[in-house]
Amino acid sequence: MGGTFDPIHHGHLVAASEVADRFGLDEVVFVPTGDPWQKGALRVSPAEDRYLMTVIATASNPRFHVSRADIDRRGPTYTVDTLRDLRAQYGPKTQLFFITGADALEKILSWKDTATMFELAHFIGVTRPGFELSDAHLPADTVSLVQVPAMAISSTDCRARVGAGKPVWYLVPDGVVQYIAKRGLYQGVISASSSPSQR
Ligand SMILES: Nc1ncnc2c1ncn2[C@@H]1O[C@H](COP(=O)(O)OP(=O)(O)OP(=O)(O)O)[C@@H](O)[C@H]1O
Ligand SMILES: O=C(O)c1ccc[n+]([C@@H]2O[C@H](COP(=O)([O-])O)[C@@H](O)[C@H]2O)c1
Repeated sequence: MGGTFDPIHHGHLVAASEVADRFGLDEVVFVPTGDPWQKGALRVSPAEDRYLMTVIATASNPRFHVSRADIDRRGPTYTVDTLRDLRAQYGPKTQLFFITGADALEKILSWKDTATMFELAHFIGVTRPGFELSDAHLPADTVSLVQVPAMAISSTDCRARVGAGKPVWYLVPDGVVQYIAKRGLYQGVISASSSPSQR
């Protein structure tokens, strides 16, 4: 499962756990992005912070692992490169799946070299509150659609909550709450949800 994970939250973790169960996966590899080029001008936290939060969030699950592949590769992060790296690491006999939420799946044809990407892994699109899960725009047999428990959580909202001094307990794992505080992440984040009228 790839993601910016700024920060990782329980929506990511529930989706990964559910897909691992449904597909009988041996491992789920969380791959924090290096340079998430489609996030545009959005300010993204340092890769090491996002990597460490992902390690903290997944540490208690023996099937969950974290890869540095994307943060150690220079330049914009393309999933086709992520999958090539994982294929090289795990060998030709390992079947690769790539988990994406409904919002990411909607835009997947804008990603780099999708034809090769779809050859390297089978994609699993998961439901996400507020988005429609569909594979109508995708080539046949490239993606499976899976319903996961609805978690109306986004990293954007978590950052805004921290910026507004609101709690993120139970939206992100406890260790991630503490890491955010220790590193002072998201302190300057201002959004509509931090305006006094919405507190
Ligand atoms: N609550 C959720 N339920 C299901 N899938 C999710 C959820 N949140 C994120 N995802 C999926 O996890 C992957 C990584 O997401 P990402 O790290 O960008 O989190 P995000 O919450 O969408 O972040 P942001 O709000 O900063 O855009 C994407 O495929 C995304 O669709
Ligand atoms: O390959 C691409 O061109 C591409 C474009 C946008 C996003 N992705 C990947 O999609 C995953 C989710 O990305 P994001 O930006 O929603 O956190 C993450 O692994 C990204 O590297 C990949």
